[in-house]
Amino acid sequence: MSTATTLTMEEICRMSPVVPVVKVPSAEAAVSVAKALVRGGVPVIELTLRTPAAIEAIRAIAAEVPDIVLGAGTVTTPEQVTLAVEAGARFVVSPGSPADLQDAVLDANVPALLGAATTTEMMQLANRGWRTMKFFPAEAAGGATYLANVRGPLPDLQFCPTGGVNRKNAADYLALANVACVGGSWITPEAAIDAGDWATIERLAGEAAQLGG
Ligand SMILES: O=C[C@H](O)COP(=O)(O)O
Ligand SMILES: CC(=O)C(=O)O
Repeated sequence: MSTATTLTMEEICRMSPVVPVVKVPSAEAAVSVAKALVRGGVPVIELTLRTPAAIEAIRAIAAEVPDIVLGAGTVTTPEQVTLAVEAGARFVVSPGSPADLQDAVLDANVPALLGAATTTEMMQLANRGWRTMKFFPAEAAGGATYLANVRGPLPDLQFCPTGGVNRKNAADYLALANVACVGGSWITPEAAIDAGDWATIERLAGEAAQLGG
């Protein structure tokens, strides 16, 4: 199976107004979530490495739901970049951007949303070539007002705000010229996943797909 992608990170963000940030207890649940997202009209998933099942879940989605553009989230170490890409992730996401992680992402030549919460972090990423990045934790770090102000001095950067973004405030972010998409966990609630309630996830994905446009 080939996991190669010619998509840039900005192109991936532009595929859906919302990139669902997903935590799964099992590979089986991951496949069902991914299928429900696709049915709802969301063709992207960020599967976080926050559970023991995460790498197996990435392998399973890559094999069984090839239509979804699959990313690995909560990637915090260089080793996890390698593991995620080998398992089938086509992009990686991190809450931050330490130098060793930046090096690993460049070595792997994989699209990435690395985290930045300050203008210095944003400039460090831009200076190494990334124009699209995660703004995390978005609401706690200053929200949409903060990002709107960043655009003055840093007009070439595009962001995926994540952290406290939800169905109520997502449109405020998506209205900004420097927001390519938002990330959030509200489309895939843990309670729905635990209950196997794929219809709810499909419905929430359908609502999210309509945001921003
Ligand atoms: O850790 C935060 C998640 O990545 C997404 O945040 P959220 O649950 O506030 O949407
Ligand atoms: C914050 C986020 O999206 C992540 O854990 O990768």
